[in-house]
Amino acid sequence: MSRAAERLRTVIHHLDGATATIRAPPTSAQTLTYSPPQKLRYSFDTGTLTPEQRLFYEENGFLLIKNLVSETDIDRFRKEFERICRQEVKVPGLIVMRDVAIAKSEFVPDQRAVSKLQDFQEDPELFRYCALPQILKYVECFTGPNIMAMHTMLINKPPDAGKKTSRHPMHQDLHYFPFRPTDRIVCAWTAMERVTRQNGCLVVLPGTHKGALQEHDYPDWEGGVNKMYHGVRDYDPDHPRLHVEMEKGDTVFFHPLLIHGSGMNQTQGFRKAISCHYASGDCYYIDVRGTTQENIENEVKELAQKKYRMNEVAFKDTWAFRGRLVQGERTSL
Ligand SMILES: CCCCCCCCCCCCCCCCCCCC(=O)SCCNC(=O)CCNC(=O)[C@H](O)C(C)(C)COP(=O)(O)OP(=O)(O)OC[C@H]1O[C@@H](n2cnc3c(N)ncnc32)[C@H](O)[C@@H]1OP(=O)(O)O
Ligand SMILES: Nc1ncnc2c1ncn2[C@@H]1O[C@H](COP(=O)(O)OP(=O)(O)OP(=O)(O)O)[C@@H](O)[C@H]1O
Ligand SMILES: O=C(O)CCC(=O)C(=O)O
Ligand SMILES: [Fe+2]
Ligand SMILES: [Mg+2]
Repeated sequence: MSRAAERLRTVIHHLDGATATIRAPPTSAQTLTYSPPQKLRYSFDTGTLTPEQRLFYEENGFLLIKNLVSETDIDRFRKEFERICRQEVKVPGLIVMRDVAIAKSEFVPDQRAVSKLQDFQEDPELFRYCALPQILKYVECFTGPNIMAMHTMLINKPPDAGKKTSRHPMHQDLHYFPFRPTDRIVCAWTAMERVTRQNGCLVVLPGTHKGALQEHDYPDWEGGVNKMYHGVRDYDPDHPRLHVEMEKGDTVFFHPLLIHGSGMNQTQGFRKAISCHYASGDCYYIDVRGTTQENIENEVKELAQKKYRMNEVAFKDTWAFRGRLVQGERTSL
């Protein structure tokens, strides 16, 4: 047995709960001898993740890495965000979203009017985030060596205006993606300041990445819901929930089937995070017609038509158009 396999086996024996699913079920012939651990399906051994970290992701569908992005970098992203809010820079393709609670109120050119920036791939300063070597080192464990940055966001969760519209309903990010395979997609989400239950940190349902893609739609929330904030129709309300509290610079990597959302911001500050969804360059596009993803396909196509006059644009092309290579080769996506 190699040293790596030996270490892994030791860890497996020490992890309660993980044992049953990670190890191959013993056959009568194997019970007396060594039963090798089953291949881990959600990550690769690149020398970056410890066996404990690989098993944690395997079981839970996310992995928190403390202090991964420096203060200096985060402060630079914040400055660039503020410049964009003040309309001092114009970024091609960038979508600026306002919270639905203030969508029809008077416009002020500062961060109070911006709940989310989407698609900042043409802003060199913000896009630096997606290519940070310490982030890519982890991303590679999930995607493999060819890495595409498929979707970029800077989230500026506003103080809730009283209608709970600052919440993000429980969802699976895969709902938005017409590419596969699922396990070669990962999100990196970095806290730009301390995030807590109070200001609306991420909330995850650990282990739900092992399930299937669920049907998503707008939740019927009284106070309204933001555009494209679809939620999982019925998830098990008794499933254990975890509020992922983080410090500035901490980064969570999570699987696109992991059910997650974020709570109301009950503070007066704007809670900031920056994120990127990565996929292997070897992923391929799928046709989502006739699947539960058809509703989001139609919304995105409508937006592309309205905003960019892209008539008859295919859903997959809205992705091919925005994706950027950050490591290795663009083989397929
Ligand atoms: C090359 C092709 C480009 C295709 C772009 C596709 C982008 C979206 C893809 C999303 C994929 C995300 C994948 C990541 C995976 C996890 C994602 C989790 C969920 C998300 O975060 S989804 C992303 C959040 N949603 C969006 O950003 C929606 C996209 N944005 C918009 O549609 C517009 O920005 C918006 C919100 C409609 C505002 O449009 P805009 O024209 O700038 O605003 P107006 O002030 O003119 O208002 C128009 C109209 O819309 C109402 N409005 C404004 N803001 C909102 C809001 N937040 N929610 C609901 N409605 C809103 C406003 O009141 C106006 O209404 P009228 O009745 O007066 O017409
Ligand atoms: N009434 C609700 N129906 C459906 N989803 C909800 C509801 N309230 C909260 N959520 C979702 O649950 C997640 C966690 O939200 P939040 O942190 O506000 O939960 P909470 O249990 O109400 O916590 P707190 O008591 O701290 O507000 C978010 O994704 C949010 O959108
Ligand atoms: O609230 C957040 O910061 C994250 C929301 C989210 O899950 C997403 O945009 O996909
Ligand atoms: Fe999400
Ligand atoms: Mg709440």
